[in-house]
Amino acid sequence: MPVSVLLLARQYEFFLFSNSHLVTKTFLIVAYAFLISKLVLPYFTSPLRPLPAPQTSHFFLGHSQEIEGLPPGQVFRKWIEQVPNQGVIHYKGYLHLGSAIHVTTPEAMMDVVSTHAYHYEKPGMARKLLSMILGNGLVNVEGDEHKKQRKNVTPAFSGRHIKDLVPIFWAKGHQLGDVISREARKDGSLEVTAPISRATLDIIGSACIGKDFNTLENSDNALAKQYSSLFDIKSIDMLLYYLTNEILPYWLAKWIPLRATVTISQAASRLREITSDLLTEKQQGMNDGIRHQNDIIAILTRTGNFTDDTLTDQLLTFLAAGHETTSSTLSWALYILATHPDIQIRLRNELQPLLHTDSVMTADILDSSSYLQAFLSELLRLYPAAPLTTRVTLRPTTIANIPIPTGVLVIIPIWALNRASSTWGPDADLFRPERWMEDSVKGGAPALAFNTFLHGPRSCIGQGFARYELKALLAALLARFEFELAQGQGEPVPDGMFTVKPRGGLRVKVREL
Ligand code: HEM
Repeated sequence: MPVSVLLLARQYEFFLFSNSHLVTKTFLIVAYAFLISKLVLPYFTSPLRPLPAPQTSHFFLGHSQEIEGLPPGQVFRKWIEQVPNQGVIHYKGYLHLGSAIHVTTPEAMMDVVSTHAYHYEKPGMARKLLSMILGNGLVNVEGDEHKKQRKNVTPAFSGRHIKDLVPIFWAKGHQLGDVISREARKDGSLEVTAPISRATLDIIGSACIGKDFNTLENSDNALAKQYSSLFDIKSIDMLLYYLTNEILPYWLAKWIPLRATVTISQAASRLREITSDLLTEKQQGMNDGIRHQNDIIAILTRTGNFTDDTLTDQLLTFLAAGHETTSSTLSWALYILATHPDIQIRLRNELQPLLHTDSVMTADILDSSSYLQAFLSELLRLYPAAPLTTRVTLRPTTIANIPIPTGVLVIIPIWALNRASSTWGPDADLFRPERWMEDSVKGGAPALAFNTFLHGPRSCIGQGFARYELKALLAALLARFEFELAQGQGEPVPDGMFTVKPRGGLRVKVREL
């Protein structure tokens, strides 16, 4: 294939310098230079060429053609298992524009996210997109600014504060139960991802700013609408958005009326307006009672380390990062419960005595069920809400002792690493909570094989929050309903660009106990 392309290039050269007008000629020269510099040269000169790569590369499409049609992560897993490698594999994207490496072992991943974490940053494209939606909150800052923000935000996510939030999670679990009961048809069937998403948005509102948006009862809420327009962007529209922004400069790309560009810019500006109004409202009501409020923004305000603008950035960040992630995980939980009646029964049996001992739910009660803990870990392992993340090298570095130059895109395939049979054994794909109760796991051996919240200084700050929230919601729902799949609901296809949910929703059938 490369030979035929070179021949084509020769013919093009000949055409260029023989018979065309000046303007056409200039245009053709620019296009030619682009073709050579972006497509042909990288093919022969990329420093990544010596690294092992899957054999099925296409000259123009690279390895991207293998990814299409497969659920996120699966192709990385195939390559990890089939391509002999020492910790990294070279992945070639469309037209070489997306050329990257992906890590293949927990140790290689740790070099990227922990040992040399600050040799990397999030890729420019992802940061541009995130800064439109989230501003410059914790998710989207780099280097010293990240270190400073992380230090200032961490106390608000301490175990003590998060445990205080459990009654909020529990009460919302009950309200979600009421909505499920009301929305279920006569045969007990209903689509659950939408009410779940509204419940987790309400929770993040109460926990972050002390305000229950009550979108569970009022789905017309402006905030809920903006988030669902963002999270419902189709993968193909997002891909077009990425490609356009990768090829063209930002000032030009933003004028191209792609569906994703329009949705993102409208939702982003509306979200900032709503969030800054929320903050103003909070500050007006805060002066008297602030010392007694235990929501995250109240705690951050008390530190005196944040201005109004930086608080708005953090609020935007927590609302987005802490809402769709837990909602997608709970949706997969209901799929697992509906398809594993034995697990569902065991979980309910174990929870029932705990739930009746006290009308007030506490973190200690939730912690006392080891099977719930194991169920949740297995759920998070097999259904990570973010199936992969990316970095770009800021300087020459090493991954698994392999030298990697500056400017290389590094993919961390969370989903694939979580399912590695080299760590989890031949039943790695099986949903088996018991594995978390076995001595080898309790001893912490495969800690690095569980990457759902990542590791290192950029690991998820909301991990404890998410775990208690999910435990409380699961306990509330299991105490009230029996779940099975609704008629016609097949195996869900994972889909989504930001977080991964069942494509087209999930229909379950509930029976009230
Ligand atoms: C099941 C639920 C969740 C999952 C699977 C999850 C996953 C992740 C992952 C993989 C990252 C690292 C992303 C990267 O650096 O590329 C991350 C970062 C982050 N998450 Fe979560 N998350 C969850 C829930 C939450 C919640 C509930 C909150 C807040 C209330 C939250 C707030 C954040 C923040 C602020 C960061 C950025 C941390 C930093 O860069 O220092 N997340 N999350």
